[in-house]
Amino acid sequence: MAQLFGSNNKNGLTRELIEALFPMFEEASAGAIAVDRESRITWINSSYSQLLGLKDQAAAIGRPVRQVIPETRMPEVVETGKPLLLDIMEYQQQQLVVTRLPYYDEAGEIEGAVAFVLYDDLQPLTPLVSKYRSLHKDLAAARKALAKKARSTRYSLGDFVGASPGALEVKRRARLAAGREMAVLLLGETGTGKEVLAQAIHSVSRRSDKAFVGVNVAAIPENLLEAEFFGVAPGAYTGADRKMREGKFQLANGGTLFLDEVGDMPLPLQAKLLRVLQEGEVEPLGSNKVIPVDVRVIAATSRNLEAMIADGSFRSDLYYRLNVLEIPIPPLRDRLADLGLLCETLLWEVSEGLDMRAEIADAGVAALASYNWPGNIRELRNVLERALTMSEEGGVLDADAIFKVLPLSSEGSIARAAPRPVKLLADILAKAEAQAIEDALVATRGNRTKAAKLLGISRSVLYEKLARMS
Ligand SMILES: Nc1ncnc2c1ncn2[C@@H]1O[C@H](COP(=O)(O)OP(=O)(O)OP(=O)(O)O)[C@@H](O)[C@H]1O
Repeated sequence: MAQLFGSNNKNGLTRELIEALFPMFEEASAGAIAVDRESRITWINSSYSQLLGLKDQAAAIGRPVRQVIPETRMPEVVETGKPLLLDIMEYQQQQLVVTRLPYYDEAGEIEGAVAFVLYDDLQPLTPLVSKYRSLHKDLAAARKALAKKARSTRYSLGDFVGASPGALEVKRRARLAAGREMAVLLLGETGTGKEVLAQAIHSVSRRSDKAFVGVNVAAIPENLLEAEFFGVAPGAYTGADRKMREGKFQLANGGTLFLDEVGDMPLPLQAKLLRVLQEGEVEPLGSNKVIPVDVRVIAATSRNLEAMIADGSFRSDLYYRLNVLEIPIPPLRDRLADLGLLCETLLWEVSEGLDMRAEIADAGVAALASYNWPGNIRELRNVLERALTMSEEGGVLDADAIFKVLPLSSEGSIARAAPRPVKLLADILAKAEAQAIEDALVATRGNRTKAAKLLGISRSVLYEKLARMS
């Protein structure tokens, strides 16, 4: 034991010690094997070679252990120097309990590893093994579900809130896009809901049970874009993974690929993207094989692609390929009629997170309408969140609460200096109606039939209105 913890050997078992203990371990085990620093087999006993079904025990010597036992973790022990005690190894439908230990030379360098099969008959360990198996199965199922969820959508069409003519037109086109397989181009400023809409289109399309993969072209360094899109073949360059790294196209196979900020794509990649869309196959980096892919592309941009085509920074052929159906999403300042609805939804979401109840008064909505929202709905959400956090116990957000948190930048505000007093909509409408009726009666010298005609209403409706006004 002195040697095990002696000053020359702080790291663990020496070769000498292993050799001394080996006969004991070997006898107690159902098989034993040793490998060198390169994970090549240096020794294997006959019980292990029988267990493995090796025809020629001697031929195994000198071979990489993975070639003989593909499931082995001995190379890992040699690499890390960490023993693996009581590990369950599945080998050709049998479960073996294996202990693997590294051993060291006198200088403390790893020289190799030894492994002992402690049980080949797991009968006595049945409860443990079945628990291991069921946990393993649960883990695999959870991983699969998680991966699927990560590639599934959060939004459906109902999440694109709005009832203004602009919002309704967006939804009409989105439904049209969902029912067909065409490429869609979403145009809109930042925060207008391009990603919400892309996910919504996917979730109503026939691809909804397949992956939705989003990629923001502007967020990826230019030199990594190609690998990110098309994948990397095993060992394509120094440092590349030994396994194939799938690109976004392969990940989205069968489903939808959302290309956000497509206007930021460099020209050489535009050419490659066009080829993939035309041919339906990708060629991973460093590979000479093509992989067929079936992907529906939804692209989005906040840039003016037509101007980019004119100045040569965007390919027109790619533009036409991506823009089979165009969905322009109006900025929030052009659909202020949706503010009330949006506030209701966003406040509900935000107040849930803050664990408080909140509403907004009409005057609060009118205050929001005085701003021109360069960050659109994302910014609206932030403003509401700030207003709620600043208000003492949530409650009803009034104009004051909103003005306290609205950004003061001049580009953002529309006539913020003197907000007009807010009146009840019903009062404003009643007044306008009375004025119109009065004007019509003056114009027709009191002839009610002609006045009704001028106003575009029936005589009986005019009589009803006059009765209410008197
Ligand atoms: N019509 C909408 N109804 C409800 N919430 C919306 C709507 N549009 C956007 N949002 C919300 O606004 C935020 C921004 O939306 P999204 O990320 O889809 O915008 P975007 O146009 O893709 O922005 P960017 O171009 O900056 O990526 C999200 O929190 C989203 O939930």
